Amino acid sequence: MVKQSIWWLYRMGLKKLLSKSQIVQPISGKIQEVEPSGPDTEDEKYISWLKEHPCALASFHQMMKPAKGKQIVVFLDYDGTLSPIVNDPNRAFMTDPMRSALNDVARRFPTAIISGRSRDKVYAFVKLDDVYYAGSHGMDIMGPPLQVKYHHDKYQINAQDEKGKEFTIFQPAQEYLPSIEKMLKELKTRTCNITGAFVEDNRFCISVHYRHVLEEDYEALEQIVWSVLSDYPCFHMTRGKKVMEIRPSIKWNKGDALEYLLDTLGFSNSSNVLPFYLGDDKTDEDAFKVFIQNSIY
Ligand SMILES: O=P(O)(O)OC[C@H]1O[C@H](O[C@H]2O[C@H](CO)[C@@H](O)[C@H](O)[C@H]2O)[C@H](O)[C@@H](O)[C@@H]1O
Repeated sequence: MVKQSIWWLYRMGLKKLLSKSQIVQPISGKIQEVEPSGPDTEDEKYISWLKEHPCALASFHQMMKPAKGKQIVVFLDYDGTLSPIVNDPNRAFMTDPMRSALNDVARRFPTAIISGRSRDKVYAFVKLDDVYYAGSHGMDIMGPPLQVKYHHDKYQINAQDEKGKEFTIFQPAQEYLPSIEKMLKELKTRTCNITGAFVEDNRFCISVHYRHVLEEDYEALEQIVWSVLSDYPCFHMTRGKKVMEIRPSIKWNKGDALEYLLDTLGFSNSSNVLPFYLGDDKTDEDAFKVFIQNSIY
């Protein structure tokens, strides 16, 4: 059952990753996401992609061997991993079977979702209480309750939810909030004439979506983003799927969030722990680097 749930998460995640097209609903006009290509081209692309990225499912049992006798800890990205990539970021819902598989996994292993979105938004999509949530690319973590203060204690508070469940909130980019709010207003105002542009408030970071922006308008949009950024030297831009992500320039990313969670869950430096991380985007590579640095495969 346990293996089945993990297998299912893998299957769903990989299916999304390997899906021939990230486009879910057709949109009219020549927009950023449209890559005109017939089924043959798509099949060829898929086959050559598979050669370089062999399917983990094909070796699932072999992959699970190192897990024997170890504490599995599961880390997941949200968009493109637990939910399909869709045209409207506000409608990236999780399917019920995915929620149920995630629930099974979370009841058996410590499980955390590390997303670029705001923590509240991810919780609103997932709605599971047995999961730890890290939003804003790991800059807003709701982790296990900590008796002893963690070394970054100035960013940490202990809290309780309405059901009395205790947890610890860790927010290492707190002092950037006033600038983020200003930047958000500026970006919304300055991009409102670019059809299809969507500025999303992810609390400690901002996403500027261009999935629906006409190709000829993209450059203007990017220039606005650079121009706003030039007034805020303590911020930088990273890129995801048809999105520019504006983030405070602190040394904290999904990889740091993963280490923080492993640490606060009491699993750091333990050879008896096997963390899993499933993610589909560029920012997930920060978490994969932690695995490489610590020789966890
Ligand atoms: O770290 P993640 O959980 O993967 O978040 C990364 C970005 O995900 C969302 O945008 C992406 O998914 C949207 C819905 O499928 C899609 O419309 C968009 O084009 C994708 O970039 C989210 O809306 C962003 O704020 C996150 O930065």
